[in-house]
Amino acid sequence: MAMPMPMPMPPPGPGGDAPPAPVMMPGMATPMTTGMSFTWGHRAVVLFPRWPGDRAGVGMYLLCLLLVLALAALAEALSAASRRLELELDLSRSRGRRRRQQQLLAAGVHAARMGLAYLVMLAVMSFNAGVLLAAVAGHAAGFLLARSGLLGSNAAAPEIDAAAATSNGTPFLYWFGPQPRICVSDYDSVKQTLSKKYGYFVKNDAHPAILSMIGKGLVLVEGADWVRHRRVLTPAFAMDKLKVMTKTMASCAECLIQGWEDHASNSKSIEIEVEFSKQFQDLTADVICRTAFGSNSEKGKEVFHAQKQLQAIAIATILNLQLPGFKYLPTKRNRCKWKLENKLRNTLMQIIQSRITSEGNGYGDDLLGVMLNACFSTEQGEKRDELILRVDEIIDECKTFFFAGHETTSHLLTWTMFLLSVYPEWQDRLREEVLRECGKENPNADMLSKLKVMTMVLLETLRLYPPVIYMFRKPITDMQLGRLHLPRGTAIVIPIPMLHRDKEVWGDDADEFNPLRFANGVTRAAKIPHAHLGFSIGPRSCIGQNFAMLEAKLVMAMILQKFSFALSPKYVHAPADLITLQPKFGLPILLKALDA
Ligand code: HEM
Repeated sequence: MAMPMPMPMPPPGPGGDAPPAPVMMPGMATPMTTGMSFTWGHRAVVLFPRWPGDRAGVGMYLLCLLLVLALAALAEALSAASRRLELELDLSRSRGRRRRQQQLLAAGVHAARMGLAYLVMLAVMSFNAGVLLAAVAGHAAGFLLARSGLLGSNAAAPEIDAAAATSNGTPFLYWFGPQPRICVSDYDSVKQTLSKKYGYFVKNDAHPAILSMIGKGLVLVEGADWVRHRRVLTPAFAMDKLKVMTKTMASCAECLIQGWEDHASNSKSIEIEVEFSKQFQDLTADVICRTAFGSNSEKGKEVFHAQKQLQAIAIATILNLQLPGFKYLPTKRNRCKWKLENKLRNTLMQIIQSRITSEGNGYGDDLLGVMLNACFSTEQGEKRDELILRVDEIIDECKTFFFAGHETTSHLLTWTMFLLSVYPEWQDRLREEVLRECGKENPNADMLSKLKVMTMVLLETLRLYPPVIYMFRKPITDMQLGRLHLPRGTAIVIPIPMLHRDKEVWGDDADEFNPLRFANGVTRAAKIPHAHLGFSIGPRSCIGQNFAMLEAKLVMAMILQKFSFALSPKYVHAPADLITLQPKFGLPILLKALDA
């Protein structure tokens, strides 16, 4: 492309001055004026030789202005895209070829953006006032559409970071795209929101990507619906039911451990390297498949795979610009999402149907059975005329339990392995306790209830690395929260990891791993009784916390019975917010069989 040649054609000045004399700049073929002042009128040369020129008329000049406007708007859009790619790159766990592709794409978009910015600058150097105004308008329009969040953009990353957060618990406001959010990091406000005045605070509207993944189940329903759902589901987590589930959990863990033992015995080295983050996700998914869907666990695995892929889409799109109507376009990603949503729904429907038709003495003892029993039979065992939960509600609950049931527990296990690798003295202490209480046999629920040091270690892990990072709420009416006056609907964010490291509440060693702080129980570990928020507090606290603790204790006990372990030199410490708190590059661990 030819270099743009500024060719100002100024009218004579007010005093009737002659136009400034053109001079030749070194290396330039055409003259340039020394007086760099803007002129009005359609006779200009912009970017291309003799275009629009002084003979083409107003029509061509307007086309030229439109082009400049579009270039400037596109430069802004690319700037937003470039920021997003940078962010995705930062969050991405990919390595090798895939990472290089992402880096190349980010560099390409950045180069295109810079190219456009230079073109706009060169166009403005025509010193035509109309061109300048078109460029400014283009930048403004591009910013408004792509970067300001006018269209529901979430392009801006949440600006929650340690620097922004004040350690003294002062609330602060930040913008998540177009939405203002108040981050409250003092325990009084948290208690008001989650417990004392919980009825006035409801959950924030879930992002569509999250909704399609976990459904509108117990985590997201509100009001009378929430009471109805919670009443139906609570019996599934009674201690007697959980005790029965311990056997199923142990047999899932046995399969995994057997795999490591085989690997170790086939290996020439006394240590084997295992990536635990992925292995724990598979294990906890297997556990929830078998405990929630029992006999239909094979179909359950299909549900798990569809949900994992929907989660990957959610992670990739959660910060994306949400253009109105875009979700209805048959783009590759949208088509893939629709297919997965259908697959998820149809598979769950098949599981439910087969359970209903194969009814013998009730619908079974697993989670699905409990839901179906509550829905179809009265307390006297007779059939109900009207269902307590509709079939689409049962489907949504299945999605919720699949996700909530494995994703969080797997990260609790991962971070526990990490901390016990970093603190081998605690690993030894825990192994001693496990061998004392359970010997070498698979632990049962009664043995697990005696593992006090294990409970302390798990609670301390949940404090330092809570899998659920934020809780979101909004008031249903104008509310006073401490010194804050909150208009109805204001989004409130409760940052769990920040609160868990508050030195005023947890003491000067708040940043350190010290399980002993839980020696007298969870309510006496800090200066206030409700300081541990790992499972939340109040009526909407985690319904699956006993299930999760039982599973985590069992799996850790079974690993400690057989192996000692240490961090692999390949481990990179990068806890990342990938909807839950996860090690960005996984957890490679060196395992050594105890009897090797
Ligand atoms: C270490 C494991 C787990 C952690 C850290 C955890 C954490 C949490 C937290 C913080 C909440 C409150 C969320 C909010 O108010 O916004 C919650 C709610 C919930 N959790 Fe868990 N959870 C875990 C395991 C489980 C398991 C195993 C299940 C099911 C099998 C489960 C099912 C649920 C459900 C259904 C809710 C919503 C309760 C309601 O609103 O009534 N969670 N969980």
